[in-house]
Amino acid sequence: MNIQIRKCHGSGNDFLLIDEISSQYHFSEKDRQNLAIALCDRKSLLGADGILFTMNSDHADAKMRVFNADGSEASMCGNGLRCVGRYVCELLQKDEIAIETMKATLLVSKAEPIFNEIPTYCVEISPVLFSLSALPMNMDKNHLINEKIVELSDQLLFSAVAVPNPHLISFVDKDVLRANTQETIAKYVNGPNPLFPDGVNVSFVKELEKGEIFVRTYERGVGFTNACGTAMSSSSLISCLLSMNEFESSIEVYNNGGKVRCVVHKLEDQYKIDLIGNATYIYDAEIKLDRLNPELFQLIHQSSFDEQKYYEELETYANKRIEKVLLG
Ligand SMILES: N[C@@H](CCC[C@H](N)C(=O)O)C(=O)O
Repeated sequence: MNIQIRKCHGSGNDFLLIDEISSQYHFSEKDRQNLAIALCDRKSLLGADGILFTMNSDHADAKMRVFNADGSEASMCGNGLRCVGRYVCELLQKDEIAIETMKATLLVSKAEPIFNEIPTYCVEISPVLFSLSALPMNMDKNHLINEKIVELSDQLLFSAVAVPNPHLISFVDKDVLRANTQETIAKYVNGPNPLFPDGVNVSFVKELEKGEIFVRTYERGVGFTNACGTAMSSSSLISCLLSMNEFESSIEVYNNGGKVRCVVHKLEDQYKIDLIGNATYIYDAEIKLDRLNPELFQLIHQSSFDEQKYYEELETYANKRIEKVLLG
């Protein structure tokens, strides 16, 4: 079969978007899993952090299903939702839409460019759940905000939140960021372990100055990525709960792939986060594959968009800021 693919990224967190609205592919669950493993492989002709299957929804403008590079399905993907949001907005010629995800239907809207002329979208990150059973995390307590987990470290403090995919967050200093502590912990909690039966996305966060944080994430099902949208949203939320930042104010979130902006809303009985950042198209490709051996796919053609060059200006700006604060 032939499949049309759009390679895109949000903060350098890159995806292969497959449009099942305009094309009828009829994938089985096994096909989706196998496609993610085969096409996301960085040694293959494509390579990505995940696949965004964009489908019809019976109650929203479209539906997004996200598969990590290892073939596991994620309940949510913030950077991916901006890419799917842009794609569906352009398809339906709308500036505001609702996208069904695994556990929630979320609003996406076109936003003012975050930097120069970069296509920018704002996505709703919700629901926010603190109950450890929502991650799930096995610990003898209900919530975990800035506390020790003795099995992981005798010094670091962690917070756990599901948005609704699971995140473990620690605010650290420069030296911890430079060491391999994060990788060691992340590999442990994403292998067979008693604490996180389904694994967890692990972020180390450094406060740069008020209103600015740096977030690096080891993603469940992928490994270190340039950025993780739900992790940056969760980290912004925790920074407000720890009084480093303020609710209802912009937080500039730097990452290894650039920068996004988050605004944390404190509602009567819940929290909600706006994740605002780029949705950049890299290229369109057509591949030919045999469903039984997707790893042997052939690239039929590929045509690049020229918008990545504008994104690189943001990357350069963000890298300078990160270098100044983290290496200086
Ligand atoms: N990169 C994503 C999150 C993708 C899913 C994650 N790896 C998981 O398994 O929960 C984002 O931008 O939020």
